[in-house]
Amino acid sequence: MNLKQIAAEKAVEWIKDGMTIGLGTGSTAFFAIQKIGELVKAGLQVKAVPTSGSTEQLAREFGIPLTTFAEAGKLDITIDGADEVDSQFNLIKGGGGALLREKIVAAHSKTFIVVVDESKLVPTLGTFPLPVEVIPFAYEWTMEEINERLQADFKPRMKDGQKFVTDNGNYILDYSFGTIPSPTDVQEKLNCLTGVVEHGLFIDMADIVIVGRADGTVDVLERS
Ligand SMILES: O=C[C@H](O)[C@H](O)[C@H](O)COP(=O)(O)O
Repeated sequence: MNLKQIAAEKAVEWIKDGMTIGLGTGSTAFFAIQKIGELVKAGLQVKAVPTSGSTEQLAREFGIPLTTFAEAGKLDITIDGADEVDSQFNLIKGGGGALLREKIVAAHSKTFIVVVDESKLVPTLGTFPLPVEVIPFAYEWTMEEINERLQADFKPRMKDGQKFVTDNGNYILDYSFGTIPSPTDVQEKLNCLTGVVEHGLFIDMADIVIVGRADGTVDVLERS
């Protein structure tokens, strides 16, 4: 079986009747959404908040009832993928551009479960470029300020020859660090910059990391 699928389907075991859940975005979260859809068809009662337009569409296709934050309050569980996971459960997310809504949903969840195949586990974050979401207005100035602070190479994210635009109408700059020895340091540098909406560092957010291994087993790692 696909490693992403075994991790994602394991995570779905945490979902119980009556829960409100956050649905992540990406090729790993897909398998969780698909499985939840099957369980809903079989009678599971849940309501979900999607983290992107594409996930909302999938949830509708799979017949998962949707709700809003206003209605739901705090979510019971969110299941989402990641681009990198370090040994402290810190993450880089946003390879698919959904980092802002993903971070909001994860931050308002009692339990945040991250599902990955083992290739996503890294000793230190930073091989995967760090996505930084910026407001399009005067983004050149924002970019200059970020560059001054981060001193790392970056590329504006493109799609079909145009700047990639997120679900929130913003741009993404992908920063290549190679290695991020102190994710909190980078987070602090980015958090107070006007024009930066959000970044893909998810620090101290994941409660459980579920890893699909090449030998077909699944590891459930819980934050101590
Ligand atoms: O913006 C996208 C998300 O952060 C994804 O969860 C992340 O990129 C991992 O995606 P995938 O499971 O497709 O590797």
